[in-house]
Amino acid sequence: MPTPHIEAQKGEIADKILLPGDPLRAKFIAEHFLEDAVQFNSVRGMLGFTGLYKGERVSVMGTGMGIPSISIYANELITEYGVKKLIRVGTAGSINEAVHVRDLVIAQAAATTSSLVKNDFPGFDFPQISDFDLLDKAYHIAKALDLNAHVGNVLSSDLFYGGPDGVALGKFGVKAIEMEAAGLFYLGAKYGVQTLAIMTISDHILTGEVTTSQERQSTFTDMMKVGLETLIA
Ligand SMILES: O=P(O)(O)O[C@H]1O[C@H](CO)[C@@H](O)[C@H]1O
Ligand SMILES: O=c1cc[nH]c(=O)[nH]1
Repeated sequence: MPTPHIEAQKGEIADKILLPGDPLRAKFIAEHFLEDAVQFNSVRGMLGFTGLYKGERVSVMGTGMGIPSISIYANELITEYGVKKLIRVGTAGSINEAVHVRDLVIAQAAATTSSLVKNDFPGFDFPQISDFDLLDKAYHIAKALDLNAHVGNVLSSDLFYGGPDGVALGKFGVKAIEMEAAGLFYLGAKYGVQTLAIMTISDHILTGEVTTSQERQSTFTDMMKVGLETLIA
């Protein structure tokens, strides 16, 4: 039965999914990594595909930008389509001198400016953590591929422009700023499913180094490979 934002029928989405923010990155992953990929969603242009990776059924779908957007898709994927493993494959800005453009950051946890936790648990600061099994697998897969992969805290900001100065968190070991991981981890905790976020550093907020939108859409293939290998490990 389709949901308000996903037109797939039950069974058309695998129980494991990669979630890039950019729907065109989802299309790129399907075209370059999946065999027999079939598109299951185009509602609002949020492209989703299911195919085979090394013989295992996996899906990939865009989530849009920000916690409100990823929350809509993750909620529907988990509660209506039975998805059990969800790995975000995104871009992020480094706020850490040791984390360079094109490095990978595998989020162990995510601080956030979002009020999603405070809304549900007034008075508590509920840490948003990834699933340890997925984290452990992703780290070892990245190392086996000889990639520069950092594991630690990220900041999921509600705002790309403005907002509290997240850069200050870099001095407390936070690796990078992005906009969705905390929301995904929160839903993982809420529904008891496995979630992880793997980001490629697309720009360095301290040094000003950047990548192009074309690179962000389609050349961060190491992250895609680590995400897919982790899904089937
Ligand atoms: O490249 P994606 O996965 O969209 O991730 C990052 O890029 C967007 C901002 O440009 C935000 O969604 C942020 O989290
Ligand atoms: O959310 C994001 C993504 C990439 N770079 C940033 O600075 N922020």
